[in-house]
Amino acid sequence: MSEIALEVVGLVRRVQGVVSHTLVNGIDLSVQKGEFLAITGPSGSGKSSLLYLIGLLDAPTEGEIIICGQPTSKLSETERADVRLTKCGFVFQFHFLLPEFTALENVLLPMRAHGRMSTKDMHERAMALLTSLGLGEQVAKRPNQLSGGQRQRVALARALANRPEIIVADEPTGNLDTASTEQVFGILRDIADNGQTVVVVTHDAALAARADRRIHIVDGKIHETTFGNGKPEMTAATGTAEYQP
Ligand SMILES: Nc1ncnc2c1ncn2[C@@H]1O[C@H](COP(=O)(O)OP(=O)(O)OP(=O)(O)O)[C@@H](O)[C@H]1O
Repeated sequence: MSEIALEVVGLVRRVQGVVSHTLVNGIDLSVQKGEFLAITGPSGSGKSSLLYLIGLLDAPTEGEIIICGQPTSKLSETERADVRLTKCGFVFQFHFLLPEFTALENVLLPMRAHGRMSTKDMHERAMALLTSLGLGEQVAKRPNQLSGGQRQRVALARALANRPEIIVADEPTGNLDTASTEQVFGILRDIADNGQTVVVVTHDAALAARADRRIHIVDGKIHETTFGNGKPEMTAATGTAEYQP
């Protein structure tokens, strides 16, 4: 039986300014362990807002986010931070590596923050991750000595450091050339194939089509869901159920 890694129930995120703005407007979603989910949609449709809620970087106005069976809406900020650190790995369009640290030190950071491994084990894991991502020769380099694709692979290694259940990636290939995009997307695919769940926001329809499932967001709602075989399940605009997996 498939295991659910992430469940989102009745998710709403509203912000109050001069006028109230609804960024996420009633999303229900269930993502399986090892599933690769792509989130697409026009600019401003609420993709990043949804991703930040899923990664507990932001809190919903209404609804619940259940990560590996654990409801998160009633957790304290400290408890949320702990779930973020141990269950979620983040990759953003910009790598956010610390410039004064080497690749190795950047990957060690989340493990040090978690504080559950010996120094030797942390070093071995960081080295193994960087080597598996083709960066075995670059471990002592600082971010400004690496190419864009290499930096993003270090960011991926850092995201994987604490063996998170869910990798949350916001336009991870947005700044990369075609070859590096292919490489990073291939790594994300491998991560999912190895049983971790990947949720990625992308503008790139061709990349999204390679995910197991794509949800297309319009005005903060799921407008359409497409599975890996390219067939849409349901179009919210027409309400027609066309395909059941
Ligand atoms: N804190 C906020 N206060 C007010 N408006 C916000 C806030 N955060 C986001 N928005 C607005 O909400 C809408 C959704 O933003 P979001 O970043 O989620 O969209 P997106 O689909 O990821 O867009 P893009 O593809 O351009 O990154 C946008 O119009 C954005 O300007």
